[in-house]
Amino acid sequence: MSNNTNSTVIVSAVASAAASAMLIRSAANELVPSEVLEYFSSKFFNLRHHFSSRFTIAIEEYQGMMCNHMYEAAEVYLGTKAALARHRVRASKSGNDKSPAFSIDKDEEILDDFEGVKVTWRFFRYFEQRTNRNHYINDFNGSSKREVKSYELSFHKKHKDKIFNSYLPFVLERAKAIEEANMALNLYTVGSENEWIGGVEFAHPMSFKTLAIDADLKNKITDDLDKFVKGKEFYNRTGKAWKRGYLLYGPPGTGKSSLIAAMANYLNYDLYDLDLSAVPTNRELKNLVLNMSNRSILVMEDIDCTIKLQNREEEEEEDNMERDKKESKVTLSGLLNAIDGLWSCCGEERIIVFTTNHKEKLDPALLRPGRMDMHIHLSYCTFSAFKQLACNYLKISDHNLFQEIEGLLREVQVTPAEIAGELQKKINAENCLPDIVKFLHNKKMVEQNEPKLSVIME
Ligand SMILES: Nc1ncnc2c1ncn2[C@@H]1O[C@H](COP(=O)(O)OP(=O)(O)OP(=O)(O)O)[C@@H](O)[C@H]1O
Ligand SMILES: [Mg+2]
Repeated sequence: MSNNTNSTVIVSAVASAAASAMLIRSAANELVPSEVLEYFSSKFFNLRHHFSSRFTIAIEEYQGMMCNHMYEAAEVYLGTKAALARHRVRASKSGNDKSPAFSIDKDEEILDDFEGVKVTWRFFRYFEQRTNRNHYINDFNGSSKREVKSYELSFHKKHKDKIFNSYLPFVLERAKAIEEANMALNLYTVGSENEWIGGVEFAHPMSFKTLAIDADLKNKITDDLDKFVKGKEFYNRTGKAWKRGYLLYGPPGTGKSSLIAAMANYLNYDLYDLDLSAVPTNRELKNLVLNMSNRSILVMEDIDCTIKLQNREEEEEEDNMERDKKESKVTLSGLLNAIDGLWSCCGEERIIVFTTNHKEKLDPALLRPGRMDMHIHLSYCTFSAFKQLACNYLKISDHNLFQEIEGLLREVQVTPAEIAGELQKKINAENCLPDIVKFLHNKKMVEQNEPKLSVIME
């Protein structure tokens, strides 16, 4: 017999065996009660698993009527590995997401490697007979079936401990980080009812890459923020609240507000912009401060102008004399109270930023570590800040006028905002830089003449 005839015989034998098996199965389905069939199939299932070296964890979408967080985490985590799927993935994007999210589709399989341990994820979707009519919520057509979605994670039995104690917590952590990074930032402001309103998307483009401040200061700030973000364990261990306060001070136009935008973008934290002059009493202030979400930055700009920050003894005396009048204003002690309240409340990962043009006007109580942990001085434009601005606006890193500009910047007090204004006027370095040199020379002359002018005016 030829090979060809041989394989035909085998194929037809297999086909007839399969047909007989199907016949027997359908006959058995009709003749044997379902309880008996279920009993044998479960015995067979147990037997098969008894000899298998694999262990499987089923992660269903719901636990009763509650969402299963492990399922959601698996969905997000596997979404980043969806490109490894062979046939189909699902894509989605909600209003608040920055980019589309992917998830693996029915019967797809993803292989993952965790510290050398190979695991397999599978996604299942099927309908299950209801056991209790009240138990499931998605009963749209009065159907007696419910849809079950589940991920199954399987691996070699010997890795059970590692998967339970390290891999699953790792998947939860990763999913949290991925979700947070994909959320667009929100900006909140105080509404007429003294509540936070907005949640409008904050799309300020400033980043630490484009912020023009000295490289050392930039590194110091980003290191501090990194330490803060990674600090959960440290803050828990030392019993400190997981909060950090920054005071940004310096003349107008030196980049205080720009730095706040860069911080929010760097951390991917929401911003709560609190205009103290719009808050009528200490009580409302405290409520607002307590009603921020986690992973957020509370900003109070121009703190020296919005509140009369006299020293506290004075405030107490006045308080006794004019209690009624005072009650309709935010006071220094009200502000200190609100900050301390924020520090001691249960929420985590909060940052508070104050800005001022006049640090010397602020009460030392406001500035002590624990309230304002890091004081950041933003000053006039240095040559290194100028180079960053030239790179942002003109896309150049060097020019034959840079040396002259470097010298002038040592003599003239000019803000990054002024330089940015000049750089915006022309798009090309050849036209723009000579104008900047002229602008700096003019400023130098004005500065040299200023003391004389003030003498004349006296
Ligand atoms: N350090 C900087 N890096 C990059 N751009 C800057 C910097 N400082 C200022 N600018 C530019 O100048 C504009 C004004 O700066 P910004 O609002 O950050 O200053 P500010 O210190 O908050 O001023 P004010 O005290 O008046 O609130 C910004 O929109 C930005 O274009
Ligand atoms: Mg500002």
